[in-house]
Amino acid sequence: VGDRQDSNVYIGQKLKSATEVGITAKHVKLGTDISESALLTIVNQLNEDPNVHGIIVQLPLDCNTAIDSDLVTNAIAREKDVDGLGVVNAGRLARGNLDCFVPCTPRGCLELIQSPRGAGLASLAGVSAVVVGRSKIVGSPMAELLTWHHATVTLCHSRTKDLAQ
Ligand SMILES: Nc1nc2c(c(=O)[nH]1)N[C@@H](CN(C=O)c1ccc(C(=O)N[C@@H](CCC(=O)O)C(=O)O)cc1)CN2
Repeated sequence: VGDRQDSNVYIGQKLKSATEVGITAKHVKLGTDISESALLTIVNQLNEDPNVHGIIVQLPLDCNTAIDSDLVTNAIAREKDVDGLGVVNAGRLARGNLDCFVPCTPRGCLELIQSPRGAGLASLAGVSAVVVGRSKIVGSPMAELLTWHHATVTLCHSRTKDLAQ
């Protein structure tokens, strides 16, 4: 929704990456004046389209209207919620059921932590981890992912006192 320069870059990268791995990806570009109900109708049409297997609503929504972005991400069918931002996938991750879609940045960070080409920590049991930030896209799911891989996690955020300590 809208025309943010940063979002356009991220969307462009996602389309390019999808093509590279053989996924047909289409950008449904919507205007800043779209209403919440019109956006929900489009999400529902994509939910019902058997040719669509995954849906990403790029955030933040760049609109002139009042749209509840949580309502929109929760409207995505859970089996198409490849960003893992809906309550079903996010709830599964929070409870340690890793049979779910996990937001891509935390998933990539875990890959870097575990991979021999990264930190090479195949097992995180007994490891102490500090996550800075509690956003629904990165910080919170990162802390949960580390917790369920048996790390001991400290989650710091904007109200944490003495972060440097
Ligand atoms: N539906 C979604 N919306 C948004 C997401 C998302 O995962 N799903 N994440 C961000 C935007 N974004 C991808 O869409 C994104 C932003 C930043 C990065 C990142 O790794 N940044 C690095 C710098 C990378 C570089 O400069 O090459 C950093 O901050 O250190 C990844 C993805 C919000 N919206």
